[in-house]
Order: sequence, then C-alpha cells, then structure tokens
Amino acid sequence: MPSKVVIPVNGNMSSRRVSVQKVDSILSNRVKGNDEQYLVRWTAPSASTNPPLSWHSIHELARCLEHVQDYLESRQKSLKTLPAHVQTSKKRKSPDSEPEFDRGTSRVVDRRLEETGRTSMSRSPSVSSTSPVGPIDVYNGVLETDSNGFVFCRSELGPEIAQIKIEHVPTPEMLRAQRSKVDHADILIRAEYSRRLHVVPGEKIHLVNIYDSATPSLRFRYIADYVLGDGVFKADLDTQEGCQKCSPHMGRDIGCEYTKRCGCLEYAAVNEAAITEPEMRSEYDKAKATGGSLVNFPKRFPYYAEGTKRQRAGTLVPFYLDSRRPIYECNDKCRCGPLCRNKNVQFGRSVQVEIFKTGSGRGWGLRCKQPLYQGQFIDTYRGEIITDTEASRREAAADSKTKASYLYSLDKFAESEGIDDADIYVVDGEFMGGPTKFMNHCCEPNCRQYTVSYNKHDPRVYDIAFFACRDIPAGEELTFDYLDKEEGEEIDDPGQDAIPCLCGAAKCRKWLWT
Ligand SMILES: C[S@@+](CC[C@H](N)C(=O)[O-])C[C@H]1O[C@@H](n2cnc3c(N)ncnc32)[C@H](O)[C@@H]1O
Repeated sequence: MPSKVVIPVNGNMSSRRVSVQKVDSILSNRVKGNDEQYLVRWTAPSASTNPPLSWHSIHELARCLEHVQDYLESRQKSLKTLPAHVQTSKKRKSPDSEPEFDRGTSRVVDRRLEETGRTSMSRSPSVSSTSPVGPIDVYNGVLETDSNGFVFCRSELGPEIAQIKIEHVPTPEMLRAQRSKVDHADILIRAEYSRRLHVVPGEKIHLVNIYDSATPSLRFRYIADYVLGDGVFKADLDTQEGCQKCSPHMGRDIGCEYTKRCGCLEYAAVNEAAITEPEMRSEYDKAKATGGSLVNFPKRFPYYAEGTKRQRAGTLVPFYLDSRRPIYECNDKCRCGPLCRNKNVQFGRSVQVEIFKTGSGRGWGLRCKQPLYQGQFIDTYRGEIITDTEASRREAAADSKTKASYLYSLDKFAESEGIDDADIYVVDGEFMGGPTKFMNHCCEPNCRQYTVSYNKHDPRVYDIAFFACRDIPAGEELTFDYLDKEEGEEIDDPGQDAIPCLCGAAKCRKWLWT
C-alpha cells in the first residue's frame, strides 16, 4: 500500500522526488517564499474534469524536467500574448498568491495543513499548529509515496480535499503568478542537458547560448548507434563479408591500403590510374561501355594513410572529396586487422564540437572547437530508422510546415538496386541521435555528407558521415547542403511550401528545400 506523504509547511523536503511516471504535465508556476514551485497535473485513472493537482518545489521535479521544459516553452509563448491588463495589473498579488479555489473548502484545507505542521515539527521546530497556514498545495487528491519512495498525487474526494476544475486552471491568480522567476528551473534543465552531453562517446561536447536561457529539448536522447523502428530490418550480420585476401602486414602494418583486390572495395570507385596493363585497360573500357562488372579492377582507397602529411592522415583523398561515390570501409570480419586505414568513420567522432544558439532565426547550430582539415571526418548522423510510411505520418503530424525537420532518406542505392520509393528507409534524428542533428543548411557549406557502408550487401542501411570539404578554422559553424544532389543533377524550382533559407551565403538559393 502506498503511504501517505507529509505535506511540508516549512520543513526541508529537498530529498523528496515526484514520480515521473505519474506526471501528466505542468500547468503553472509561482514563487513561494524563495522557492520556485510548479503545479503538477497528475495522470488520473479516467479522463476527469478534476484530475489531481499539486504544487511542488523545482527541486522535487529533478526527474520531470522534460515536463517543466515543455511548460516553460508554452509559458514563454503565452506570456507574449497575455493581455496587457494581466501583465501590468496594479492590483496583482505577489507571486506567492494563492490560486482561487472553492471557498467552502478553505477551512478544511487549513485543518489539513495544520495537522501536517504538527507532523513536521520534529524536522522544523519553527513550525507549529499555530503557524500561519500557507497556500493550498494539493487539489482533487492526496499526496502519497510509491514503494520506491517517490511522491505522487492520487485522486480522492472528500470534505477535506480542495476541489478545482481543470478548465479553471490556470486561474487568473495563477496567470499573474506565472510571471515570477523560473531561474532555478532554467539552471537545472541546462545542468541536466550538459550531464547527458558529457556521456556522449567521443570528445566532450559543449553547449553555449549567449542569447537567452533556452536549452535544447530534454526529450532528445543521445544514442551511439541507429535504433531500428518497427518494420525496419538491417541485413543479417551473416551477409557481411570481410576482405580475405588482405592481412595486417601488407605494408607498413596498415592493412588493406596496398591491395588492389580488397574484397571490401569490390563496389568502390575504380582507380583508373592503376590500370596500366593494356589488356586490363581494354577489358575495363569494354566493361564501362557495356555496363559490365567493374568488380575485378583496382579500386580507389578513400583515406590518406598515416605517414603522409600529418594533417592529411585519415582524411578523404581528393577523388572522394570531389565525388559523391559511396565509401566502403573494412569491418570486423576482415583479415586486415584493427589498424587497417580503411576503418575510420566506424570509430566515431574524435573532434571537439559545440552546440550553440545561432541567434539568426536558425535555432541551434553546431560548430567545431578545433581547426579541421579538408577531408577530415566529423561525425555521423544518428537517429531512429523508420519506414517511409512512418516518415510520411510524422511529417503530416508536424503541427507546422516551418517546424524543424530531422528526416534523412537512406536512398543512395535506391536507383542502382531498384528499391521502390515506399521501401526506402528514413533516419529521424528529432527524438534521438547525435550532435549532428544540430547541423544547419548552408548554400555554400563547409561540410559534405557521404554514404559509408560496412556491408556492401545491405543497400538499405548504411551510415551518413560528415566530412570537412575545406579547411575549417576553430569556432566556425559546421554546415552542409540539405539538397544532397549528385554531380550535375538538376535542382527543382522552389514550390509554394519552400522554407526560406537564412544561411546568409553570397550564393544563397534563398530556400532550404522545395
Ligand atoms: C536538422 S535541423 C538543424 C538544427 C536546428 N537549427 C535546431 O535548432 O534544432 C533542420 C532545421 O533547422 C532550420 N534550419 C537549418 N538551416 C537553416 C537555414 N539555412 N535557414 C533557415 N532555417 C534553417 C530549419 O528549421 C530546419 O528544418
């Protein structure tokens, strides 16, 4: 059985935590004494016009900060539209004001609080049954604790229980109190986001906002790998082949780079410069002219090896920099070993990045904390992989066409592999993903996205990796072109729904996508 909770009049209950599972939403805020408090609406067993509500100190809401953040966002919007008389009323009460409630209940509620005062005396000798009674803290229910000691409010009727109808919330009194400070909430939300950032693998990620007190959504979950949604299947690991003709000792102990027959590079771009024998050249010309197999020709290795200039090691070679060809990396089943230079993106981000508020109408952005070299790998785009149907449903459900979009189609091989549009998977980075979710579009970008595959037999699930397409000084925003067009591919004219582009580049196309 849940146990009844002591309601503090003045006691120190900083260790009390509300049970996040039972919170529906936050409805209002106030400051009482020096304490920032929030009105929690609790889940009721049925759709009720009188769900249980209770006020809680921000410190009790440490596990419900997502709800507090949702509330602060909607409060921000509604404060802007609040009628002037509500904003500036001379008659307004202090933020500590008690919300209006059914007068008939005040006496019994007072009694409840007096009883509580007696109970908490051992913690706070200053509190006694003769203490002035504070504002009502609970409506339509009673506070209890669950078996883990978390507080929640349960529906209950009775003469001792203050009643308030949900359609009367926020009351005019509450609306006035809503203007009171929310600094502690802002600080706790920021601290919680930073805590989550610090456990993201790779170099530490920083968060900077010099414009306001906003923090990116706590509803976002950082993940290191894709999460597969319903109806999404990644090719079985059995279909993944490793290169078998290579070994770690093929040259300078770096694996595949010196082989012209690396199985992983089977479908990679042909290295025409390496076709020196006349017989192979004529076979190659014939295969190219007839659309024949290019499997047995020497291939282009994607990355510079160690031993080249320091700033070049591991960066993309010019051929890949300038083309949109997919990169095929070696994998765990290869014989080339862990140091193979054809393994890069799969090790994840190793550069320091910073999430920052752009202050230019583009929301948050991502920038590098260190200088980056042309061709340097930055990070992959992560998220939930969903079906095309689910992606369309999420797009249609978005409440506004100007809402930020985080959908990225995995359609690189659709044409060559004959994959129907309806069977193309989509990565949604809105609710889970990595810091690259914050990369904005620029018509003259400094990064480019590449297809990186570790399983040449899976054309539907692969990585999207961002590389610097020129040297980038520390502190510059990282951007890419959202229209991931192949060379020479035409760009449609903007439609009516085209989103205006605010990249500010000299050659700006003026819209994000059609
Ligand atoms: C993947 S998100 C990028 C991160 C986003 N700025 C945020 O705050 O979460 C893509 C969204 O950012 C905004 N955006 C990105 N680049 C933009 C640009 N050049 N001009 C205007 N809005 C841009 C658009 O709302 C777009 O749908």
